[in-house]
Amino acid sequence: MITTVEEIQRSTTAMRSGELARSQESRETVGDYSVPDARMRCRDVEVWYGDKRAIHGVSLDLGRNEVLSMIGPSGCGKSTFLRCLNRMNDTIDGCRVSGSIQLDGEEIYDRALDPVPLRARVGMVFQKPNPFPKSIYENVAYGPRIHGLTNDKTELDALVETSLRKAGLWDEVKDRLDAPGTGLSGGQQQRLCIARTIAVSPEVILMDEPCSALDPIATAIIEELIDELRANYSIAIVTHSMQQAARVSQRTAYFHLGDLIEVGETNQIFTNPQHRLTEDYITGRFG
Ligand SMILES: Nc1ncnc2c1ncn2[C@@H]1O[C@H](COP(=O)(O)OP(=O)(O)OP(=O)(O)O)[C@@H](O)[C@H]1O
Repeated sequence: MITTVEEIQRSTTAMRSGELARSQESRETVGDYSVPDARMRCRDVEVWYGDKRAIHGVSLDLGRNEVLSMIGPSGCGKSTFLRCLNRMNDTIDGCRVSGSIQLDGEEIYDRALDPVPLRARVGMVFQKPNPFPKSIYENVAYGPRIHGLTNDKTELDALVETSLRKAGLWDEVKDRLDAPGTGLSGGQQQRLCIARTIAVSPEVILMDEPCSALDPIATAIIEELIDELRANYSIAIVTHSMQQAARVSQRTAYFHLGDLIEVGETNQIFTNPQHRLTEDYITGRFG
Protein backbone atom coordinates (compact mmCIF):
# COMPACT_ATOMS: atom_id res chain seq x y z
CA MET A 1 0.00 0.00 0.00
CA ILE A 2 1.26 3.52 -0.84
CA THR A 3 1.39 5.75 2.23
CA THR A 4 3.78 8.67 1.69
CA VAL A 5 4.12 11.44 -0.91
CA GLU A 6 7.56 10.04 -1.88
CA GLU A 7 6.06 6.63 -2.49
CA ILE A 8 3.32 8.15 -4.64
CA GLN A 9 5.97 10.05 -6.63
CA ARG A 10 8.15 6.94 -7.01
CA SER A 11 5.14 4.90 -8.09
CA THR A 12 4.04 7.58 -10.58
CA THR A 13 7.54 7.79 -12.07
CA ALA A 14 7.65 3.99 -12.35
CA MET A 15 4.26 3.99 -14.06
CA ARG A 16 5.41 6.71 -16.46
CA SER A 17 8.58 4.84 -17.36
CA GLY A 18 6.46 1.69 -17.87
CA GLU A 19 4.14 3.64 -20.16
CA LEU A 20 7.15 5.05 -22.01
CA ALA A 21 8.66 1.59 -22.46
CA ARG A 22 5.34 0.33 -23.77
CA SER A 23 4.90 3.35 -26.03
CA GLN A 24 8.26 2.53 -27.58
CA GLU A 25 7.20 -1.04 -28.28
CA SER A 26 6.45 -1.91 -31.86
CA ARG A 27 3.11 -0.72 -33.21
CA GLU A 28 3.29 -3.16 -36.12
CA THR A 29 0.18 -5.30 -35.92
CA VAL A 30 0.86 -8.63 -34.26
CA GLY A 31 -1.10 -11.56 -35.75
CA ASP A 32 -2.47 -12.17 -39.21
CA TYR A 33 -4.86 -9.39 -40.16
CA SER A 34 -5.84 -11.10 -43.41
CA VAL A 35 -8.35 -13.90 -43.96
CA PRO A 36 -8.87 -15.97 -47.09
CA ASP A 37 -11.74 -14.81 -49.30
CA ALA A 38 -12.39 -11.68 -47.21
CA ARG A 39 -15.74 -9.89 -47.43
CA MET A 40 -14.04 -6.57 -46.60
CA ARG A 41 -10.33 -5.88 -47.05
CA CYS A 42 -8.79 -2.77 -45.45
CA ARG A 43 -5.20 -1.80 -46.17
CA ASP A 44 -3.15 1.08 -44.71
CA VAL A 45 -6.23 2.97 -43.60
CA GLU A 46 -5.52 6.40 -42.10
CA VAL A 47 -8.16 8.71 -40.69
CA TRP A 48 -7.65 12.39 -39.89
CA TYR A 49 -9.90 14.80 -38.05
CA GLY A 50 -8.47 18.10 -39.28
CA ASP A 51 -4.75 17.82 -38.51
CA LYS A 52 -5.19 15.09 -35.88
CA ARG A 53 -4.50 11.54 -37.06
CA ALA A 54 -6.97 9.17 -35.36
CA ILE A 55 -6.14 5.94 -37.25
CA HIS A 56 -2.57 5.05 -38.22
CA GLY A 57 -2.23 2.81 -41.25
CA VAL A 58 -4.54 0.00 -40.16
CA SER A 59 -4.86 -3.16 -42.27
CA LEU A 60 -7.61 -5.61 -41.34
CA ASP A 61 -9.92 -8.07 -43.10
CA LEU A 62 -13.49 -8.98 -42.25
CA GLY A 63 -14.28 -12.56 -43.20
CA ARG A 64 -17.51 -14.06 -44.48
CA ASN A 65 -19.86 -15.39 -41.80
CA GLU A 66 -17.66 -14.18 -39.00
CA VAL A 67 -18.10 -11.83 -36.08
CA LEU A 68 -15.05 -9.62 -35.58
CA SER A 69 -14.81 -7.70 -32.30
CA MET A 70 -12.95 -4.44 -32.00
CA ILE A 71 -11.80 -3.65 -28.49
CA GLY A 72 -9.50 -1.13 -26.83
CA PRO A 73 -9.41 1.78 -24.41
CA SER A 74 -11.68 4.77 -24.86
CA GLY A 75 -10.53 7.03 -27.69
CA CYS A 76 -8.33 4.39 -29.38
CA GLY A 77 -10.26 4.75 -32.66
CA LYS A 78 -12.59 1.72 -32.71
CA SER A 79 -15.69 3.69 -33.73
CA THR A 80 -13.71 5.81 -36.16
CA PHE A 81 -12.41 2.69 -37.90
CA LEU A 82 -15.86 1.05 -37.89
CA ARG A 83 -17.39 4.14 -39.50
CA CYS A 84 -14.85 3.90 -42.35
CA LEU A 85 -16.40 0.61 -43.40
CA ASN A 86 -19.59 2.20 -44.71
CA ARG A 87 -18.29 5.73 -45.23
CA MET A 88 -20.21 7.13 -42.28
CA ASN A 89 -17.16 9.34 -41.66
CA ASP A 90 -18.09 11.20 -44.87
CA THR A 91 -20.78 12.93 -42.81
CA ILE A 92 -18.22 14.38 -40.35
CA ASP A 93 -16.78 17.79 -41.29
CA GLY A 94 -12.99 17.79 -41.58
CA CYS A 95 -12.68 13.99 -41.52
CA ARG A 96 -10.40 12.47 -44.20
CA VAL A 97 -9.85 8.80 -44.92
CA SER A 98 -7.01 7.35 -47.00
CA GLY A 99 -5.86 3.85 -47.88
CA SER A 100 -7.83 1.06 -49.46
CA ILE A 101 -11.13 -0.40 -48.24
CA GLN A 102 -12.72 -2.99 -50.48
CA LEU A 103 -16.09 -4.69 -50.27
CA ASP A 104 -16.05 -7.84 -52.36
CA GLY A 105 -13.08 -6.44 -54.29
CA GLU A 106 -14.70 -3.04 -54.98
CA GLU A 107 -13.08 0.14 -53.59
CA ILE A 108 -15.73 1.76 -51.42
CA TYR A 109 -13.94 5.14 -51.46
CA ASP A 110 -13.96 5.24 -55.27
CA ARG A 111 -15.34 8.64 -56.30
CA ALA A 112 -17.82 6.94 -58.62
CA LEU A 113 -19.32 4.88 -55.79
CA ASP A 114 -22.57 6.18 -54.32
CA PRO A 115 -22.45 5.91 -50.49
CA VAL A 116 -26.25 5.55 -50.17
CA PRO A 117 -26.54 2.02 -51.65
CA LEU A 118 -23.21 1.21 -49.95
CA ARG A 119 -24.84 1.89 -46.57
CA ALA A 120 -27.56 -0.63 -47.43
CA ARG A 121 -24.88 -3.23 -48.27
CA VAL A 122 -22.93 -2.34 -45.13
CA GLY A 123 -25.62 -1.60 -42.55
CA MET A 124 -25.07 -0.09 -39.14
CA VAL A 125 -26.61 -0.55 -35.71
CA PHE A 126 -25.81 2.18 -33.20
CA GLN A 127 -25.19 2.32 -29.48
CA LYS A 128 -28.56 3.85 -28.72
CA PRO A 129 -31.55 2.24 -30.44
CA ASN A 130 -32.82 4.84 -32.91
CA PRO A 131 -36.11 3.70 -34.49
CA PHE A 132 -37.83 6.22 -36.76
CA PRO A 133 -40.87 7.94 -35.17
CA LYS A 134 -43.11 5.68 -37.23
CA SER A 135 -44.92 2.37 -36.81
CA ILE A 136 -43.05 -0.91 -36.28
CA TYR A 137 -44.07 -1.94 -39.82
CA GLU A 138 -42.87 1.32 -41.38
CA ASN A 139 -39.52 1.15 -39.59
CA VAL A 140 -38.77 -2.06 -41.47
CA ALA A 141 -40.62 -1.28 -44.72
CA TYR A 142 -38.99 2.12 -45.27
CA GLY A 143 -35.60 0.90 -46.53
CA PRO A 144 -36.89 -1.73 -48.98
CA ARG A 145 -39.37 0.84 -50.32
CA ILE A 146 -36.76 3.54 -51.03
CA HIS A 147 -34.34 1.01 -52.48
CA GLY A 148 -37.12 -0.49 -54.66
CA LEU A 149 -36.57 -4.01 -53.35
CA THR A 150 -40.15 -5.24 -53.62
CA ASN A 151 -42.80 -5.07 -56.35
CA ASP A 152 -46.01 -4.86 -54.36
CA LYS A 153 -47.56 -4.76 -50.91
CA THR A 154 -47.66 -8.56 -50.59
CA GLU A 155 -43.92 -8.81 -51.20
CA LEU A 156 -43.25 -5.93 -48.82
CA ASP A 157 -45.39 -7.53 -46.09
CA ALA A 158 -43.44 -10.76 -46.54
CA LEU A 159 -40.10 -8.95 -46.35
CA VAL A 160 -41.15 -7.09 -43.19
CA GLU A 161 -42.16 -10.39 -41.59
CA THR A 162 -38.96 -12.19 -42.61
CA SER A 163 -36.79 -9.35 -41.33
CA LEU A 164 -38.60 -9.20 -38.00
CA ARG A 165 -38.32 -12.99 -37.70
CA LYS A 166 -34.57 -12.90 -38.40
CA ALA A 167 -34.21 -10.21 -35.75
CA GLY A 168 -36.08 -12.44 -33.29
CA LEU A 169 -38.86 -9.88 -32.82
CA TRP A 170 -41.80 -11.16 -34.92
CA ASP A 171 -43.62 -13.09 -32.19
CA GLU A 172 -43.50 -10.09 -29.87
CA VAL A 173 -44.85 -7.55 -32.37
CA LYS A 174 -46.91 -9.41 -35.00
CA ASP A 175 -50.19 -8.26 -33.41
CA ARG A 176 -49.20 -4.60 -33.17
CA LEU A 177 -47.30 -3.77 -36.34
CA ASP A 178 -49.06 -0.39 -36.51
CA ALA A 179 -47.91 0.64 -33.03
CA PRO A 180 -45.05 3.16 -32.83
CA GLY A 181 -41.54 1.65 -32.87
CA THR A 182 -40.52 4.07 -30.15
CA GLY A 183 -43.07 2.44 -27.80
CA LEU A 184 -41.07 -0.81 -27.61
CA SER A 185 -38.63 -1.61 -24.82
CA GLY A 186 -34.96 -0.68 -25.36
CA GLY A 187 -33.98 -4.26 -26.27
CA GLN A 188 -36.95 -4.60 -28.63
CA GLN A 189 -36.10 -1.25 -30.23
CA GLN A 190 -32.54 -2.46 -30.84
CA ARG A 191 -33.90 -5.65 -32.46
CA LEU A 192 -36.22 -3.45 -34.55
CA CYS A 193 -33.15 -1.50 -35.71
CA ILE A 194 -31.48 -4.81 -36.58
CA ALA A 195 -34.62 -5.86 -38.53
CA ARG A 196 -34.49 -2.52 -40.37
CA THR A 197 -30.84 -3.15 -41.26
CA ILE A 198 -31.51 -6.72 -42.41
CA ALA A 199 -34.52 -5.68 -44.54
CA VAL A 200 -32.30 -4.10 -47.21
CA SER A 201 -30.24 -7.30 -47.66
CA PRO A 202 -26.87 -6.17 -46.34
CA GLU A 203 -23.69 -8.19 -46.75
CA VAL A 204 -22.09 -6.67 -43.67
CA ILE A 205 -23.57 -5.40 -40.40
CA LEU A 206 -21.57 -2.93 -38.30
CA MET A 207 -22.49 -2.67 -34.64
CA ASP A 208 -21.18 0.14 -32.45
CA GLU A 209 -21.63 -0.94 -28.82
CA PRO A 210 -25.13 -2.27 -29.62
CA CYS A 211 -25.84 -3.45 -26.06
CA SER A 212 -24.41 -0.64 -23.99
CA ALA A 213 -27.86 0.88 -23.38
CA LEU A 214 -29.49 -2.48 -22.61
CA ASP A 215 -30.04 -4.56 -19.48
CA PRO A 216 -28.39 -8.00 -19.12
CA ILE A 217 -31.45 -9.92 -20.38
CA ALA A 218 -31.87 -7.77 -23.49
CA THR A 219 -28.08 -8.00 -23.99
CA ALA A 220 -28.19 -11.81 -23.87
CA ILE A 221 -30.98 -11.84 -26.48
CA ILE A 222 -29.00 -9.56 -28.83
CA GLU A 223 -25.83 -11.63 -28.34
CA GLU A 224 -27.72 -14.81 -29.26
CA LEU A 225 -29.11 -13.00 -32.28
CA ILE A 226 -25.62 -11.89 -33.38
CA ASP A 227 -24.54 -15.52 -33.31
CA GLU A 228 -27.51 -16.54 -35.49
CA LEU A 229 -26.98 -13.64 -37.93
CA ARG A 230 -23.44 -14.81 -38.57
CA ALA A 231 -24.86 -17.60 -40.76
CA ASN A 232 -25.86 -14.98 -43.35
CA TYR A 233 -23.80 -11.86 -42.71
CA SER A 234 -20.34 -10.62 -41.81
CA ILE A 235 -20.47 -8.66 -38.57
CA ALA A 236 -17.98 -6.17 -37.09
CA ILE A 237 -18.79 -5.12 -33.53
CA VAL A 238 -17.23 -2.46 -31.31
CA THR A 239 -17.58 -3.35 -27.67
CA HIS A 240 -16.27 -2.19 -24.31
CA SER A 241 -17.14 -5.54 -22.81
CA MET A 242 -14.39 -8.12 -23.11
CA GLN A 243 -16.87 -10.76 -21.93
CA GLN A 244 -19.12 -9.82 -24.82
CA ALA A 245 -16.24 -9.96 -27.31
CA ALA A 246 -15.34 -13.40 -25.96
CA ARG A 247 -18.95 -14.61 -26.20
CA VAL A 248 -19.90 -13.36 -29.67
CA SER A 249 -16.82 -13.14 -31.86
CA GLN A 250 -14.52 -15.55 -33.64
CA ARG A 251 -11.74 -12.97 -34.12
CA THR A 252 -10.79 -9.97 -32.02
CA ALA A 253 -8.84 -6.85 -32.96
CA TYR A 254 -7.19 -4.80 -30.21
CA PHE A 255 -6.72 -1.07 -30.92
CA HIS A 256 -4.51 1.35 -28.98
CA LEU A 257 -4.11 5.08 -29.71
CA GLY A 258 -5.11 4.66 -33.35
CA ASP A 259 -2.96 1.59 -34.02
CA LEU A 260 -4.19 -1.93 -34.56
CA ILE A 261 -1.91 -3.63 -32.05
CA GLU A 262 -3.00 -7.23 -32.32
CA VAL A 263 -5.56 -9.37 -34.09
CA GLY A 264 -6.27 -13.06 -33.84
CA GLU A 265 -8.66 -15.80 -32.82
CA THR A 266 -10.74 -14.45 -29.93
CA ASN A 267 -9.74 -17.32 -27.68
CA GLN A 268 -6.04 -16.71 -28.30
CA ILE A 269 -6.33 -12.94 -27.74
CA PHE A 270 -7.96 -13.47 -24.35
CA THR A 271 -5.89 -16.41 -23.15
CA ASN A 272 -2.52 -15.89 -24.81
CA PRO A 273 -2.08 -12.31 -26.09
CA GLN A 274 1.20 -11.79 -27.89
CA HIS A 275 1.63 -8.04 -27.46
CA ARG A 276 2.31 -6.45 -24.08
CA LEU A 277 -0.29 -3.72 -24.69
CA THR A 278 -3.00 -6.31 -25.40
CA GLU A 279 -2.05 -8.20 -22.27
CA ASP A 280 -2.13 -5.02 -20.16
CA TYR A 281 -5.61 -4.21 -21.45
CA ILE A 282 -7.19 -7.60 -21.05
CA THR A 283 -5.72 -8.08 -17.60
CA GLY A 284 -7.11 -4.70 -16.56
CA ARG A 285 -3.76 -2.94 -16.10
CA PHE A 286 -5.18 -0.02 -18.09
CA GLY A 287 -8.25 0.81 -20.09
N1 LIG B 1 -15.98 13.97 -34.90
C1 LIG B 1 -14.74 14.03 -34.39
N2 LIG B 1 -14.00 15.14 -34.51
C2 LIG B 1 -12.73 15.22 -34.01
N3 LIG B 1 -12.12 14.20 -33.37
C3 LIG B 1 -12.81 13.06 -33.22
C4 LIG B 1 -14.15 12.91 -33.70
N4 LIG B 1 -14.59 11.66 -33.42
C5 LIG B 1 -13.55 11.06 -32.77
N5 LIG B 1 -12.51 11.89 -32.65
C6 LIG B 1 -11.21 11.60 -32.00
O1 LIG B 1 -10.65 10.45 -32.63
C7 LIG B 1 -10.07 9.58 -31.65
C8 LIG B 1 -10.75 8.22 -31.73
O2 LIG B 1 -12.10 8.35 -31.31
P1 LIG B 1 -13.16 7.18 -31.41
O3 LIG B 1 -14.48 7.71 -30.98
O4 LIG B 1 -13.06 6.53 -32.72
O5 LIG B 1 -12.57 6.17 -30.29
P2 LIG B 1 -13.24 4.93 -29.60
O6 LIG B 1 -12.17 3.93 -29.40
O7 LIG B 1 -14.44 4.49 -30.37
O8 LIG B 1 -13.69 5.57 -28.21
P3 LIG B 1 -14.89 5.16 -27.22
O9 LIG B 1 -14.61 3.77 -26.79
O10 LIG B 1 -14.75 6.16 -26.10
O11 LIG B 1 -16.18 5.32 -27.98
C9 LIG B 1 -10.26 10.25 -30.30
O12 LIG B 1 -9.08 10.96 -30.00
C10 LIG B 1 -11.40 11.22 -30.54
O13 LIG B 1 -11.30 12.35 -29.70
